[in-house]
Amino acid sequence: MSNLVRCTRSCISRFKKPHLQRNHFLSSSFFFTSIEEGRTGPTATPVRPAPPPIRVALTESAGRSVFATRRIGAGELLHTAKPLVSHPSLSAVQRVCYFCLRKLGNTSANPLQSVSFCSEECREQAKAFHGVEAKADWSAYDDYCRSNGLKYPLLVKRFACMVLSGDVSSDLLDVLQPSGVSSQMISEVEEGFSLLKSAFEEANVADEKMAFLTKQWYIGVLARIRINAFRIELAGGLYEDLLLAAAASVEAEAAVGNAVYMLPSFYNHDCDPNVHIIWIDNVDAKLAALRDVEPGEELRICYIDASMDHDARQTILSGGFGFQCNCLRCLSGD
Ligand SMILES: C[S@@+](CC[C@H](N)C(=O)[O-])C[C@H]1O[C@@H](n2cnc3c(N)ncnc32)[C@H](O)[C@@H]1O
Repeated sequence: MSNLVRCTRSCISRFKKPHLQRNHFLSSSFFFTSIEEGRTGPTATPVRPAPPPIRVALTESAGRSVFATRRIGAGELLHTAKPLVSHPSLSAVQRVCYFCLRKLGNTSANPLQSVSFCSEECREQAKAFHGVEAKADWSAYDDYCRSNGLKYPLLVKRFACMVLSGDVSSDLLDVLQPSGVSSQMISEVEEGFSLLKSAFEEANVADEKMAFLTKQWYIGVLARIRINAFRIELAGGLYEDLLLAAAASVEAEAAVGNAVYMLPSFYNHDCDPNVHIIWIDNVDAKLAALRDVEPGEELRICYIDASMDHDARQTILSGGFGFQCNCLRCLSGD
């Protein structure tokens, strides 16, 4: 299966290949963090979260999308989002927090351990899925990913461990749009599925706990990750500065991992987007307006390298995401 990842315009220039990167509508704090109002006045009134100025609704021809509920100014932070599932790149496992993907300082990285955490809080939050994962031998599965240049099976592995730990339901990602599933894709995932299942079997995970882990589940999860996963590149620095800066000038470092989010998955693509998604120092995503937006306007991010010409963009969008782009730029032939 091809290894697609959504990316935003701010990180495109660093890709050697035109990878695709991506990163909804449920206004629950489980899925995203609201913007918090600051304390006002000397009596320090309690911090109250302001609802994000967005809603998810159906478009005429591109499924669901995100819309502005009020006027939004250029540079305004719309909301932040915590991942549903994330995983560091295999090449970054030793240098980032195994939970939040924050870069580890010399004091946090422990060469004697296969994975490290940046804080006790992250260690605690990872405890359940990591407890399941640590019981199994992942060398064959990791080799399969490494030798085939695959990163999405790592997200499936973590998701399966989260389900087995009781942290989440096996249908957590079902609301997300899946990619089409070809017969070629089915044969390509065969090996990954059997390696994942054997790792759990050899760790003596009970059959009844693994009942959800069917090939159909594996393919369905991969098909959703394929369309909705984002490559995480940390920008570093102060996010207030970054939010004020134009997206194209944000200098990000190399990818530290991949993640799937709920609300960000509902943003449609535009080759001339009005919103961008950035990561400052960990996997928590920030979505900010690139220009002034009117109430009711659709909010879109860019999944690909928008500097490519029209034909190259169509090839990637149709091959990778299975759609013909209906954005104004593409419709004008630019
Ligand atoms: C990550 S999802 C975005 C949310 C999706 N519309 C939904 O209902 O869940 C990406 C999918 O949305 C649709 N889409 C996104 N941007 C589009 C565009 N510019 N033109 C046409 N379809 C688009 C395509 O079906 C694409 O595979």
